[in-house]
Amino acid sequence: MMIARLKNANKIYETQAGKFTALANCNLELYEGELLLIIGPSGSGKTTLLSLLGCLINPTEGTLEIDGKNVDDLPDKEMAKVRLDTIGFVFQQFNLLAPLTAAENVAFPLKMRNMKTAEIKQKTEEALKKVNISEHKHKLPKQLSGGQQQRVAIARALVTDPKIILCDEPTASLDKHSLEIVMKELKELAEGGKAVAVVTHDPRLMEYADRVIEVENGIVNEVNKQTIN
Ligand SMILES: Nc1ncnc2c1ncn2[C@@H]1O[C@H](COP(=O)(O)OP(=O)(O)OP(=O)(O)O)[C@@H](O)[C@H]1O
Repeated sequence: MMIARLKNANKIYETQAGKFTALANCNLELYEGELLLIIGPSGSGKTTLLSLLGCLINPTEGTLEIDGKNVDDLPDKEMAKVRLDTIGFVFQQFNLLAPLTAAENVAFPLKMRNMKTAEIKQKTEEALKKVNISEHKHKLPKQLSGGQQQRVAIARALVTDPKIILCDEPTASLDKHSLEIVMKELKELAEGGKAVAVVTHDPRLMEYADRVIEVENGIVNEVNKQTIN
């Protein structure tokens, strides 16, 4: 099922040098059950595209639909609610809170929602288990490898059961072995019904993708995977 759609979307940044079109006339659909890879050179507009899909910024023109609803014209507060309810984020640098254990990091988004302690515990355990990191749950981030930290970050992104998981260079800080584990986890989440979108420079991620799009100078094009592999 389609979960997000950008229609004729432009993103224009106002800079001191004038207007800059970071994304031009973008049409993109994101579906549940797929892992979408977003590739393209540095500065081409990939993060801008991910930020639009993540309801972090609004398109300057055009529309953004999330889960069947137009969200581009919502007030900030309501946009934030859509983001909290629908979207999980995973970043290159993991962004775990250093003084908290793995389990406490994963529980954090649920605590922010004032969920009951027993429910928090149960959902946290489930999320840790899903990415096979339960045995490390009492460790602090600095006691974990990069790959393990990224799996904790994925558990934190999925503990609220979002329909969309957006990842910005999730494997950039990882060695080959951890990259494979993290991409397998993300692929499994997609197979389980999540819509997973991953921005990357790394051609090794291509094999995990159901669909690949390329952003170049703010223009989005679908890529035929066969011609690249
Ligand atoms: N807030 C902003 N204000 C002005 N210009 C911006 C802003 N954010 C991004 N840009 C510009 O928009 C273009 C696209 O940026 P974006 O971060 O989307 O690219 P990217 O493909 O993710 O790059 P990278 O791979 O290097 O992270 C760049 O030229 C960037 O300088």
